[in-house]
Amino acid sequence: MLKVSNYSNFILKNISFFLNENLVVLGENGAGKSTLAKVICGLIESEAIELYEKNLNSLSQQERANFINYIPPKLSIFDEYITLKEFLELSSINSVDAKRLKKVILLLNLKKLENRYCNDLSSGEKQLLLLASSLMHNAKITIFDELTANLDINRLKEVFDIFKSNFLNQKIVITHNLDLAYALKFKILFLKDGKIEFFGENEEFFTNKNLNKFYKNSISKVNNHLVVNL
Ligand SMILES: Nc1ncnc2c1ncn2[C@@H]1O[C@H](COP(=O)(O)OP(=O)(O)OP(=O)(O)O)[C@@H](O)[C@H]1O
Repeated sequence: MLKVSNYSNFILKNISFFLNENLVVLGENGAGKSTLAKVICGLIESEAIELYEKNLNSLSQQERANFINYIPPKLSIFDEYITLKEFLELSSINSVDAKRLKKVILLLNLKKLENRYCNDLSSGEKQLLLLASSLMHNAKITIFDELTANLDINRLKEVFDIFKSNFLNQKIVITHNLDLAYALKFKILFLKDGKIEFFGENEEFFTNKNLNKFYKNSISKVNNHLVVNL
């Protein structure tokens, strides 16, 4: 459960919403999506965020980690010799759940990579590692910031299936991939120039009227499929 109350800074303007379910955040480059994510998870300090009816600022580090996890677009590694498996072990908040670790590695087909140095992974493999680490962390709310940008189509389907499953509790997915946003059927928040232009149900957002409003004539819906007009 997330509540944002009347938050503004030099990028975001009067942001307020309440969320008890999954969400997709859309908007053009520079609209303020990552900034919003950083405010929600406390990387940018504010008084505006309530998680499960508690102000974010009143939470201890441990409580924060239990409540919210932000997965950035790119993996940052501080130890060049850390392996994928070691990284996942360090992603647990509490002691490592060996059963869950095994399950996560199997689920994401990471077995053959488990002893590889994280630094040597491809960009898509690094994104899968970020997803796996979020599954190990298992916060009540997980924010994914452009997780799928470098994934091939089979991997994208695997990530989609995990987003749709109950493996994680509440998910906030920031993406430019409208096919993914449409297929997920999560609620939509659309940002423009730091303001919320739309907050509502998926079916309501993905109508030709709204697609025309938010994306001009660059995308339309035909027979329940999105078609990009290049
Ligand atoms: N630390 C910063 N200092 C100054 N400006 C910043 C900072 N971080 C972000 N901005 C600016 O704020 C605006 C919003 O950035 P943000 O990263 O939130 O956008 P976004 O919607 O996530 O964009 P994208 O889809 O391109 O990732 C941009 O114009 C960006 O240049």
